[in-house]
Amino acid sequence: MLGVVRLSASQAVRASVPRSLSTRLAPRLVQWQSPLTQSPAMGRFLHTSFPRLSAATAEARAEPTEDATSDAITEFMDLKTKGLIHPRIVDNITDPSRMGLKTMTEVQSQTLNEMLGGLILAQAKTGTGKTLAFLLPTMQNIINDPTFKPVNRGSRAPRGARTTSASDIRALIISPTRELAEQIAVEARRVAYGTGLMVQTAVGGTQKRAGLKKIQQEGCHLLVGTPGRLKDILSDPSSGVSAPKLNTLILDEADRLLDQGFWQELLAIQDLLPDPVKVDRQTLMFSATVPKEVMQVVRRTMKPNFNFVKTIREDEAPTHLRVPQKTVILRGYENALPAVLELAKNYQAQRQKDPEMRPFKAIVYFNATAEVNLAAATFDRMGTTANGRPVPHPLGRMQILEIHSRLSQSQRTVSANSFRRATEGILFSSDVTARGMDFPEVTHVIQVGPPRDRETYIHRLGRTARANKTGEGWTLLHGGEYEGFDQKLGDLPLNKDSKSLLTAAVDMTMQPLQASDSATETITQIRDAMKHVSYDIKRQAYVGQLGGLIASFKNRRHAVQALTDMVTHGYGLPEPPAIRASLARNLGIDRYPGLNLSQGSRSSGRSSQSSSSKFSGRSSSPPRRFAHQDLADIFHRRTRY
Ligand SMILES: Nc1ncnc2c1ncn2[C@@H]1O[C@H](COP(=O)(O)OP(=O)(O)OP(=O)(O)O)[C@@H](O)[C@H]1O
Repeated sequence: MLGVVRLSASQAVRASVPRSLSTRLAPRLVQWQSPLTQSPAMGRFLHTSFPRLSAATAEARAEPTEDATSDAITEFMDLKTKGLIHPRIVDNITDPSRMGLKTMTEVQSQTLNEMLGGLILAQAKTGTGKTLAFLLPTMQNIINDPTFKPVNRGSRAPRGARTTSASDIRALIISPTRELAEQIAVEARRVAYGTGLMVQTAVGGTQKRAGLKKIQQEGCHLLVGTPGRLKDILSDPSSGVSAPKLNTLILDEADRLLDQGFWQELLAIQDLLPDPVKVDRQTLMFSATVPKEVMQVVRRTMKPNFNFVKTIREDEAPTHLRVPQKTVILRGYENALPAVLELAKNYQAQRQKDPEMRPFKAIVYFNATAEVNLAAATFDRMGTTANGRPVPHPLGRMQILEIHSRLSQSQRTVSANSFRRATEGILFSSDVTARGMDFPEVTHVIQVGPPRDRETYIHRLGRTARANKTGEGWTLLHGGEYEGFDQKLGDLPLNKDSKSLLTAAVDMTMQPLQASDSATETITQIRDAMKHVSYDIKRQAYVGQLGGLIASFKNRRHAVQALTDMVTHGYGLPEPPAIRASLARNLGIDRYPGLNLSQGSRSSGRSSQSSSSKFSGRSSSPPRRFAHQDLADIFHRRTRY
């Protein structure tokens, strides 16, 4: 069984789109029923946000049936020859010098049909072209609208005809992250090129005034943005940006947008949009993951002809089952970076023997932003001496990049673009890139520590093996975290691997190391680089991991010990950075040995006086006294990427 899951027999095909499209693209349909359960908060959101969807609904209950058509259109070019999609859009997609695509993916073909009947939710594997799946029909709907006025950028066009206005927005695409919003806008502009359809962005972290000016000057038909900035711009009466003719609202990574962090903004945006009872609108939600709770809410609040397009066939393995995945148990957290380095070196060595292999291009995910920063700094420092002189890097000319919320938006954009272009590289990342980001040719996704939930694991893994390419997934865990990890993800095809990475099992608390020459060399390379990483980065990485590690270990005493080993035998500090006793009490760890507790509102800075490197006696950068921000650091991983 596969397919489009339909919850109603009724299907209102929109008048603006040729009916033939609906029939020619019709996929196999399955009617479906499942028990409705309560989820009041999310239900309220959808109910308030999308009143026309709230007539949910006994009609949605039907016995499963199948209905197949074999003449579905699958080639982009046929959309042009049959006059279904604007010829310029099809040319942009198929032209080898532009996007160069030929055959539609399943989600694209199905969405084209189903959107016409009021599709609300589409689920398809990561990397299967969902972006184009929602852009194509959205743009065609805009173009089909008789009131649509294309922007004429030609130099001979009369001045008045060259722009549309900032209040002409027909479609709004909301994305949970800035990078994803930018990526969608880039793809939208490529698809719309030459059609006169104006695409604009409203993305947090960029200059609001400059962005606004661009929208005001050039006008806008399709606005892509992040929830906060969209709310900001749409609620500013002086901006002139509005959407009285909005006909399409798209939530990309819908399950993430519908989780609690974004509710306030989504509700506020909803209030700024026209009443969907008066201005007919489609609401589309796309994601590779649709957790039960989201499905229940959508189902409970949908309109009668709600459709659920699910292109994950039961006889076909989704990406997260198809990609080979290995779990490596680390002897301690201090082993994590040596293991990442060894993995990269091993791959490079294999590639020397087999030049057919693609260059190593990996994303390494951590749960705390400060860990990302520490890992990137360490790998970066392997390419320089203590006084900053370049030396050969153990990984050669590989690009080392980082991306997370502590960077400015322009730094984040540079990192994302550099990694997109890199042939060989490592991107150390927080979950800011976990969803939707389309970096070409990623060979490895490495997750250090357990991801916060199953969806996060699947989306992170989905950064590799995209568009039918191959890839591999690795998860590096401390033994104390394995039980919780296994409970969350045990049903996925994760193979424990205790052989590939020698450094993972080395007891780094021993002096001297008892390890093979190659493992000793790799650990030493990390330790040497670590000596040049500032104390402050190490302190933040330690504090940033406290809350998360304590939550993911079954035994808190073991978690404290693991962190102590990590800072002393991995970071090379003589003792853990100080934390306030009150903080330790709040975390329920104050009675365990290994912590460096300070009293009062400011820490004693005991570590400050003794921060010389344990490995060499050489000092990391001078520490600063600190007492502030510990809680913020700890919860950073939960509140921001
Ligand atoms: N019909 C197609 N044929 C070949 N490649 C395609 C096709 N459609 C899209 N692609 C390419 O597939 C890649 C993944 O597309 P996209 O980013 O839209 O995937 P996605 O399903 O949104 O993934 P995610 O679930 O991670 O958000 C892109 O590089 C895109 O250009």
